[in-house]
Amino acid sequence: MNVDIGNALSSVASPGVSRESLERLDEQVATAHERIETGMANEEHGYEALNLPERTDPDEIRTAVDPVIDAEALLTIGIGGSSLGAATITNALESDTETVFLDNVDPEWVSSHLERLPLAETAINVVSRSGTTAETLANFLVVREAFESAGVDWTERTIVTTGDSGPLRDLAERHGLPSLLVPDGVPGRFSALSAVGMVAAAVCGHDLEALLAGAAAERETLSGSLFDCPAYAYGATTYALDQRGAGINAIMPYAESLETSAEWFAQLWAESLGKDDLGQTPVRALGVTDQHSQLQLYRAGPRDKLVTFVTTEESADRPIPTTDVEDLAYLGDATLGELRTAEFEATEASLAATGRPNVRVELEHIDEYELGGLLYGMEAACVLAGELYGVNTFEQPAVEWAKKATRGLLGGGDFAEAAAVAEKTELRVER
Ligand SMILES: O=P(O)(O)OC[C@H]1O[C@H](O)[C@H](O)[C@@H](O)[C@@H]1O
Repeated sequence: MNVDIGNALSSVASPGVSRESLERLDEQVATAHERIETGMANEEHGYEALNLPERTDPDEIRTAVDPVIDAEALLTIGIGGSSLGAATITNALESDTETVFLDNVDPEWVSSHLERLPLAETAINVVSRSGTTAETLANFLVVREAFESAGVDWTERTIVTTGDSGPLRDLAERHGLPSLLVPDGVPGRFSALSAVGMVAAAVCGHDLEALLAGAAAERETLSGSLFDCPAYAYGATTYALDQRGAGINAIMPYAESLETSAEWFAQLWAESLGKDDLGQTPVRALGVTDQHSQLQLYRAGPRDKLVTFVTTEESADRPIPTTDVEDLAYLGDATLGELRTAEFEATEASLAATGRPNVRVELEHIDEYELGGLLYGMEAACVLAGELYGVNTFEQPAVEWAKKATRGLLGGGDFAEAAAVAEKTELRVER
């Protein structure tokens, strides 16, 4: 990926960063880079994720999915880091295999998929790093039962990706299911380039080697200066903007197929950096659609935001038919792609004209190689930002609290602390 931070510089943006302040920040970037390289070399928790381009074995993943490679549909059951990386990849690329991601535990929605899908031709991809996540295990139990009710042997159609111990690992062993390991030292939101994200890609027939090659090329750019490394340029600039008041980062890909990448990014940014009263709030948007719903705020609301555009060159395009309606003549001879590009450029310029910082992340096109680069680049940017904030990028204790409370509510553990808070804060207004 390439990164253009020109519209974040203080000569054009407020809040903005000056080139001089970025040069000063570059000393911290060099120190952070050394820390990151040490963490990678020592295979430390979290930093190990940046070694995935060399560690992930595409053959192992292809062997595991081989029994279901002809599936018409793939049902991935996982949540957060165990779903969004895979969804980012498969939603961005075309495939004959239909992909469905069961992350939410919405009974109507889950049932609607189970009633609609051809279960005998559907593969199940269960993913949970911990192997204990309530939503994932509950959805899996429901799916299993639906397969059994339809007379389909789910054990013939299921692949499990999880840690080396835990309930999901036990279940995989008990039923002799093909299983893959979530690599040690790789937190879920950094695991897209492992089996966690790539099983779905393999079933859909995507080029795993190209995904890893794109990531490896991004890894090659990591260096001690933000001026030489797109990922660090992004991480350092977003951090510097936050220090100057841009506490919100609206990420806005300009391609329908990249919409999920904004969801993936939101988890990466929120869970990694949101701690110790620090962090930057990610907001998901989609170009051009959200120009017509959020741009007003971005251009004229509080100066507490930056907008991250993710752009790509056109691949397939479609001409806009000419018409004899005079007011529409300007569309004649244009294509949908040209219209989208014009809308993007106009939006970028409209933010710049009112001094609203924005950053452009550019992909050459949407394919495995570029996606691998985007996933790796944003992860490296996030690790760098975490070093600059001085937070522990790789933990998420605040989420664990709610997980325990959920278990407690279902009678699966100690809920006393959460119950006491819920009791104290209850304030109902009834009709
Ligand atoms: O992969 P799992 O262990 O099932 O975890 C799934 C998700 O659970 C939690 O919500 C964590 O905060 C996320 O970081 C994680 O991605």
